[in-house]
Amino acid sequence: MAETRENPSNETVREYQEEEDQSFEELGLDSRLVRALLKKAIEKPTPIQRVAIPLILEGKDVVARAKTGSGKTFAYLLPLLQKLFSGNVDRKKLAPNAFILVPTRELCQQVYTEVLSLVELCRVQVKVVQLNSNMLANDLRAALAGPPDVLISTPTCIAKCLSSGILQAASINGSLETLVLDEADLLLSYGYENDIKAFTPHVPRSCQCLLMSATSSADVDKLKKLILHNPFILTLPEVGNHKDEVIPKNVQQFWVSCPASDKLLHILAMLKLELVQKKVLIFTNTIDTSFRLKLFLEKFGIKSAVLNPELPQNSRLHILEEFNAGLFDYLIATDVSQSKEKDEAHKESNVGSRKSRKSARKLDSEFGVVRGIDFKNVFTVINFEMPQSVAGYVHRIGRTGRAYNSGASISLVSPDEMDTLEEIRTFIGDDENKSSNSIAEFPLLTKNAVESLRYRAEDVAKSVTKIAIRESRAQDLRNEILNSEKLKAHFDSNPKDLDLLKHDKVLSKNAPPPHLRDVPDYLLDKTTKEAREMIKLARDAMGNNNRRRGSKRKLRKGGDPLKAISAAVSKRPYKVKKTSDSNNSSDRHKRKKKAGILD
Ligand SMILES: Nc1ncnc2c1ncn2[C@@H]1O[C@H](COP(=O)(O)OP(=O)(O)OP(=O)(O)O)[C@@H](O)[C@H]1O
Repeated sequence: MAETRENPSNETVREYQEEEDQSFEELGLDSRLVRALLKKAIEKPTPIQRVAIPLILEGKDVVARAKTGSGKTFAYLLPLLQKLFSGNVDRKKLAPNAFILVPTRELCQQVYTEVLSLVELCRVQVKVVQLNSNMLANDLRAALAGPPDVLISTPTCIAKCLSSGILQAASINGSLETLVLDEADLLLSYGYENDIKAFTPHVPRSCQCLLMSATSSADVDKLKKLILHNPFILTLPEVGNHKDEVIPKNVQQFWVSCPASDKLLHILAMLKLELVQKKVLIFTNTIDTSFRLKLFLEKFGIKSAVLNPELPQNSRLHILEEFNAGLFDYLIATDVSQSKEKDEAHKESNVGSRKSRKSARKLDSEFGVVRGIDFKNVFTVINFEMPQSVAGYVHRIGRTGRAYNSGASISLVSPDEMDTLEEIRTFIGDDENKSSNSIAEFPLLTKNAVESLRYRAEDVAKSVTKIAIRESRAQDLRNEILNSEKLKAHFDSNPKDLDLLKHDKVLSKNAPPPHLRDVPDYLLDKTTKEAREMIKLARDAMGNNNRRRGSKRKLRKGGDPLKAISAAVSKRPYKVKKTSDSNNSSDRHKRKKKAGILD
């Protein structure tokens, strides 16, 4: 049962339980929506959906805080659509009935696709549009003509429409019935504060406001105060003295200790010796590191695609689609959300100068691959470099273990990243007495396995020079700009075709030599062979498909070899090894420079 109480600010807080059985019908959901969900193989609501949907249907303002991958999108979309289906909406309106504000273009596209698919499956007339800041005034005007029922956009684009008169403040005031702020913890940190402030005075008091977030922060509180009226706060109950468990239980978290200069070697060993399960999403903190990694892996015959904010939007969306469709197994994503590159992008977008428009390396300030993106069937997330904040970690890890799937994360931690690891451990409540939510040492990678590849890895790493990185980054950008144009033309007539262009092309000038492509058997020790076999078994058990519901039924804890190992490992007391090295900042700096991996 959900428990309701008041907090010191007189807000109604509703705590909900993880395990409860209730159907979508019992939540009061329209039968057309229930049928549409069934067609998508979604049978039963997730905990956040169970508690949020009835409240939203009642018209309450809601702040929903729930783990990554817990189904927050349907938690607000389903009741929002039901409201529109009901026929009680004002058809003479001058602006959309519902606004969904999201922090990134990738999310705009994702939410847009999700709404369209529901509307199509329900066979109802609901007009949905998405806007982005690159659209010309005429296109924006055309998109808003009608007007549509649902508008999905980043806040910047709404502010732009308001300031240029494409959207009238009075029309919003007379029409807006539902406002959703998705990934609310990010909206302010993406620099949208002024855009949101320009828009909120026009939100009518009668408008129902919904705020969705995976992590809580001062920014979420700020938004809550700015926009919501006496909201229901939905949250998981606190577990003992611990904070809410923010990481889904079905994600096994691991770490590997290694010097920064050995990270390439370690990731090579994990991927080449097949010690991790595919698909694999690898996070780096800078675009150059992503290309260094791609080039390095390429030399060993491991093909990967790179996703970063300097690529054109069409290419980025296509890369995501291809990866989701399973066209390639390794995606290296640059998470610039807290890096210098992100700040640069914001400066450029805010200044909007001619210089920035001309800049060959313009980064998109509305890019975001970490938050909210629903990567399909990613089993393993690797932090090649640690994120710079706990929230960054939570969101990265949340790209696996979505809904009822299982997954694993592996963080490569250098001595100067140990503080971050410790901070994360404290936050997630990792201690010796808890078996869930702990970060264990990755048990499948032995020292022998790593050392067997050292000679080759170091040799190849030397060949991935700064010049080679610069050239391939430029080459990739050129390819993708070309792709982007072809993509646009092609998708206008074939919106569903995914096979046109491949994004995991080899960038090195020379093909990888055979002796690097294949790992000879004599190099593998017994433990590594066993570990590799175990991963293969796990993959076969899941039909390499990590199916949404099937995985839960077929793969009970004992049946998943990786889980079995990690269960054994997590019972061991975990200690963060703090080397004297890791405390010495000048050493740290030297190491970083020497490795050339970290900025
Ligand atoms: N009731 C359900 N049963 C099974 N799968 C579901 C259900 N609801 C949503 N899903 C699926 O779960 C996945 C994650 O959902 P969603 O993207 O809404 O998560 P989220 O909570 O918004 O995550 P994040 O915080 O990372 O944005 C999606 O693929 C979605 O289709």
